[in-house]
Amino acid sequence: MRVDVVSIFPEYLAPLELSLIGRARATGVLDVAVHDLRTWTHDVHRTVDDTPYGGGPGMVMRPEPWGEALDALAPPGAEPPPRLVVPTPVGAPFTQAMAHELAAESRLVFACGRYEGIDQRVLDHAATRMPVTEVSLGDYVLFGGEVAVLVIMEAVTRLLPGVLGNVDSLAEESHAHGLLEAPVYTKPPSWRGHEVPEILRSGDHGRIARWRRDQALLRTAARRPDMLAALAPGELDKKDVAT
Ligand SMILES: COC(=O)c1ccnc(N)c1
Repeated sequence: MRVDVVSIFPEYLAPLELSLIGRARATGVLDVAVHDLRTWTHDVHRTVDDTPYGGGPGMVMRPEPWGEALDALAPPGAEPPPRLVVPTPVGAPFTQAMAHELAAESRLVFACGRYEGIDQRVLDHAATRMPVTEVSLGDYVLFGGEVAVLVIMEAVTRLLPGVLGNVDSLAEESHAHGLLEAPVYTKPPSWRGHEVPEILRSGDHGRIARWRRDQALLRTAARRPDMLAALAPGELDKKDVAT
């Protein structure tokens, strides 16, 4: 997967060099390039923003530098076009399902907005020649899209083939099957008066699987009833109903 990130603070994306993502880059699974938006400015002050039409506080990112950046990174006619991903408070909720969708793309271009946002015409024009996904990490506002790119890149990269040593963990983790994951334990069996649930040390893998499923259902019901309600009808079997 080829990923391009455009930002006025490229140094914010330095963590993309670390750990899993760094290894994915080293092994060729992932090719990441970070670009300074100011590369595509032409005035002496390298201006990327201006006052909002209609008045109001703050500044808006000018369309020209973004237009030239996207022309350079996704030349008109280049096939297949990349998916443009714009982290923004007004985007669709970022979910594990969306992480899987993005992980299936061959090219992603991330546009990191700052100030009051990017001139809407940048996204409207981009949408005439590439898929555009505006994505929100949650109901809060950040200084810019950069840290959201780090979150999205971590969620996506770990889904790429060959990145996670143990692919089984992908199958069992929270949100993988529409539920929150069951609690996990390791040695010692007793710690500060807290014991590991006996069943997990029983060696009875059938009962352990049942216990974990029950815990996942109970935890999801308590913390995320919305997820339980969203389960597809076939997701709950009759053994679950007894829970
Ligand atoms: C500037 O970007 C944001 O403030 C942002 C991006 C993604 N998700 C959010 N909740 C906010």
